[in-house]
Amino acid sequence: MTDRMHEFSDAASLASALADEVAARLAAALRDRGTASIAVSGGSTPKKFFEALSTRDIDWSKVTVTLVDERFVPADSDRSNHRLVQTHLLKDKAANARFLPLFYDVASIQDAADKATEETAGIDNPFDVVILGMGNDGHTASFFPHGNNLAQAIDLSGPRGVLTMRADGAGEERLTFSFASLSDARFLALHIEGQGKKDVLDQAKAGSDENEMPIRAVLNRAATPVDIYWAP
Ligand SMILES: O=C1O[C@H](COP(=O)(O)O)[C@@H](O)[C@H](O)[C@H]1O
Repeated sequence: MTDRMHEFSDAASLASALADEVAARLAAALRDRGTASIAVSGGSTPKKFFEALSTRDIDWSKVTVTLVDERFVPADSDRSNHRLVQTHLLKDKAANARFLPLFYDVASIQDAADKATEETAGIDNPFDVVILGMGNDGHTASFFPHGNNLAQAIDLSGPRGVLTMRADGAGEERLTFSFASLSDARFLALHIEGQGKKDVLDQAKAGSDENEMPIRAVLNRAATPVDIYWAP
């Protein structure tokens, strides 16, 4: 699978260019189908991109925003991806977007995954836009190296929906969309920053063991060629 590399001189230029591209994709979806969908990642990288995207002038009231993955923590936790999106994306022009979380305060993480699957099932397939991140360990979404549900999560013949994940490197237990849900997005981007992440990407491209570096599943098997956005 070929990927396309987009390199920028700094994080602000990347954020602006990625926000322009995503806004154009969402606007095209609104024009063609009347609604649009985007699944975004959490972590520390996307803040500037979220801030830029929140200012783009599209009809956000018809856009559904959800998360690629989430920690099993409530929305008021510092570790919550929901909180990150609420603070940095769902404001300004994007304040009216419909947000569907993955975390639910229910009896077990499996119940939360089932509820998230049910609540997001109404989003048209495929997603219009999916923005992935990548950790220094080669995880993406919550496809963690040697995660307890990794095989199921990255099985492209598996169902769309949300799974649970537990892994040594993950901290909290996780909720994650399956690869089958993300792989065929109309626009599939990987947003990474810093020389360290570029080195991790090069390492991923040089090998094939997906248990060791699950990002390889995206680079090698995603139905949509991945657009990689990188800045130092
Ligand atoms: O745990 C997570 O980490 C990755 C990468 O995060 P970053 O802090 O290195 O940018 C992120 O893509 C994922 O959504 C998040 O849950």
